[in-house]
Amino acid sequence: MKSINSHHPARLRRSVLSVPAINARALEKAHGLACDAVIFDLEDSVAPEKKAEARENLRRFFAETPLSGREAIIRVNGLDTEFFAEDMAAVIACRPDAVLLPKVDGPDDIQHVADLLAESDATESLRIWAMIETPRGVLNAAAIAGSGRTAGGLLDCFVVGLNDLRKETGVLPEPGRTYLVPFLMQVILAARAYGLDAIDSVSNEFRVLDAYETECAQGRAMGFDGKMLIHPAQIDGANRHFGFSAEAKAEAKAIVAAFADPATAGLNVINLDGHMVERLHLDQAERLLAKAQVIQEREGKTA
Ligand SMILES: CC(C)(COP(=O)(O)OP(=O)(O)OC[C@H]1O[C@@H](n2cnc3c(N)ncnc32)[C@H](O)[C@@H]1OP(=O)(O)O)[C@@H](O)C(=O)NCCC(=O)NCCSC(=O)C[C@H](O)C(=O)O
Ligand SMILES: [Mg+2]
Repeated sequence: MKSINSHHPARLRRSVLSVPAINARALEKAHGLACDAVIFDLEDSVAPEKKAEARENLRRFFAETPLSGREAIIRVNGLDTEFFAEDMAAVIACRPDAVLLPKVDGPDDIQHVADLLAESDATESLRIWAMIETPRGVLNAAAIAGSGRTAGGLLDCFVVGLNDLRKETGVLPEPGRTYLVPFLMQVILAARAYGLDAIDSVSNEFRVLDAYETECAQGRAMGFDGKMLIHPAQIDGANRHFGFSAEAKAEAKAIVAAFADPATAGLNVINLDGHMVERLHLDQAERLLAKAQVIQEREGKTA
């Protein structure tokens, strides 16, 4: 089984922006934004009578002006909706990096989509992301995460959807997300147990960003890899909070240097300036520096 450290360690998912597939202006803007990944949404942001037009927009976008250097994900409508079959046909035609399934309730949903992808020969590069945003999804998070192994290893990432989860549970939207934290931690634990990434929920605030920044910091402290976003104004905060400070990078470099010193050969635990450091910290430091390197390369390119 993949361990947390062997799971594509340098893939960046700090800022995962949702772009409504019906919004031509937003689709065009996606090219110039500094987010790490884009979710092209066919679900909640597209009215039922506009679904066909939105799919057509995506077919054109992916054929003519595909996103470069960032992950592209298409969010389809739910498996039990009248839109799902045509959405999947569009996904298979567009060949994004991943398909995002909303409202995943259990492992069968993942298996069903893995089978569809296998039938269409789209499994070579196309991965599955799952939104955990229903009470059953949270309760079954470990089984869903584990199902990635039987579904050809295609399951790659969880994204939490707190708007739906609040709606279904009755938990109120309050600062600190007090009563939602147990659900969130369950999702992260399940993801980590099976080597998946985990993306924190959208925050609906995009004008006054104080509360949003606090939520980013909380999500990072909980262990999320990044945050799903709804507006370009949220990108900078996510990139900062889910990136690495100069201090964190310096500390990681010091750990790598300490274990590279011949004097530590054969040692599993050392004293680094009064802190106990073990080889597991070396793994963490190497992972951090690999991601930091990808960030530097990306920022160098966009600067
Ligand atoms: C929330 C919005 C409807 C706000 O739109 P608007 O009023 O147009 O915002 P601004 O005028 O401030 O926009 C400024 C410029 O930025 C562009 N823009 C805005 N949003 C996006 C975007 N998401 N991607 C790309 N570009 C964007 C505007 O076009 C303006 O450009 P310019 O013309 O050059 O000035 C809107 O932001 C929006 O629709 N956001 C996305 C909504 C969405 O995707 N919803 C689905 C995801 S949420 C979710 O999944 C919840 C989850 O399921 C759960 O259960 O929790
Ligand atoms: Mg939702």
